[in-house]
Amino acid sequence: MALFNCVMPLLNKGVCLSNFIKKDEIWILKRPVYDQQTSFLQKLQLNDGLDLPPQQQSDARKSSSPGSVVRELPGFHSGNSRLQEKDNEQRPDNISIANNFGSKKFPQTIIIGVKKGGTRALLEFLRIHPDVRAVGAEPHFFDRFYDKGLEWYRNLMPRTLEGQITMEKTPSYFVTKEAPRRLFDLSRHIKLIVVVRDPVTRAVSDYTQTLSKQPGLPSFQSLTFRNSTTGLIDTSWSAVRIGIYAKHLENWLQYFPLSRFLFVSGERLVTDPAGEMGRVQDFLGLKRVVTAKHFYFNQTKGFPCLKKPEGSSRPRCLGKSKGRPHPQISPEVLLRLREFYRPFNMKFYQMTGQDFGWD
Ligand SMILES: Nc1ncnc2c1ncn2[C@@H]1O[C@H](COP(=O)(O)OS(=O)(=O)O)[C@@H](OP(=O)(O)O)[C@H]1O
Repeated sequence: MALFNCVMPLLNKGVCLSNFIKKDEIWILKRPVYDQQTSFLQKLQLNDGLDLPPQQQSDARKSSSPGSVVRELPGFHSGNSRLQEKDNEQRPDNISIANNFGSKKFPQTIIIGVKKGGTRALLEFLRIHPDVRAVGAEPHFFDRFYDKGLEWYRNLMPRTLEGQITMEKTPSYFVTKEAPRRLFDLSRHIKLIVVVRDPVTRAVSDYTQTLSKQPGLPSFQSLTFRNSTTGLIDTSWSAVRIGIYAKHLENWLQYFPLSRFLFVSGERLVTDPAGEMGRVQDFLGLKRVVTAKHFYFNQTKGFPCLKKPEGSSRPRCLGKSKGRPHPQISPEVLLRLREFYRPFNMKFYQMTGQDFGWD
């Protein structure tokens, strides 16, 4: 029903339910309909952040209505969903016409991680750049949908003209064992971007997201420790495991040299978005188009947002699921986790040649 509601306002723009296929009780957008940078539909996330063990994921899918994948507009919002809908309804028709130009190419760069690092903010900031064209939803090709084949994947991509970069983001790639080899098989020249964030805060952020979907979730503390008496950390808990960046990076370095990676500081993306965007644009060989003049700090949101672009009626902040308030966690638990991560962080700094200042 939610899906139906979401699509209805767009029906008069030629968008219909036949653009979706149903797989494992999940509705998936068959192929891009409108311009990837602006389309409402392509901003539907496919299971974004559904961080449950496989069995629970499939349970969650079974118990959810088809429309439940329409979790959020992962792009920006003005704080007024009606405005958002109206804005999309009024999208000029020339956008869909323009989309017929160019061709669909495999991405030349992918934001491969990390979950809750700030990957959405980075992608949305990059999409302001006229030479960047990106898929709004997370394709999850190299982890979940690899058996669909490369043509399926390429078809998800927006059309690009000569000189434009095609990109996507799927943060779970960074921790997927098979992903480096699969990406290498596609292109050994691909540029890989990893947004990293203090693994302790990242774990809390990850937990906060799961809690928002499962209110009965056990406490952060009880999930963190395998044994509360010995203080042994449960590294099988994904919220903990994802933050062992050095281990995951080792897996990637078996296929790609370090020069193929850019590590973006999730913290600096918040405190100095323009500075971090400068590094990203340099890495991608792009002109520095996205600069300080595009950002302002929104006091209410507590994060940088995009100033209202030329010709648009509103400034844009990320949606409600980005920048959630975190629950209070006992300082002892956080300290113990910090101790746990320290050696892995040091190793990661050494491997990347960058000190992220988490200790
Ligand atoms: N500009 C801006 N606005 C809002 N939020 C921002 C921004 N920049 C970075 N962040 C941080 O991004 C965190 C979510 O990370 P991701 O987008 O990688 O999450 S996800 O893996 O795609 O679910 C999100 O984590 P939480 O604060 O825990 O919600 C934010 O801290």
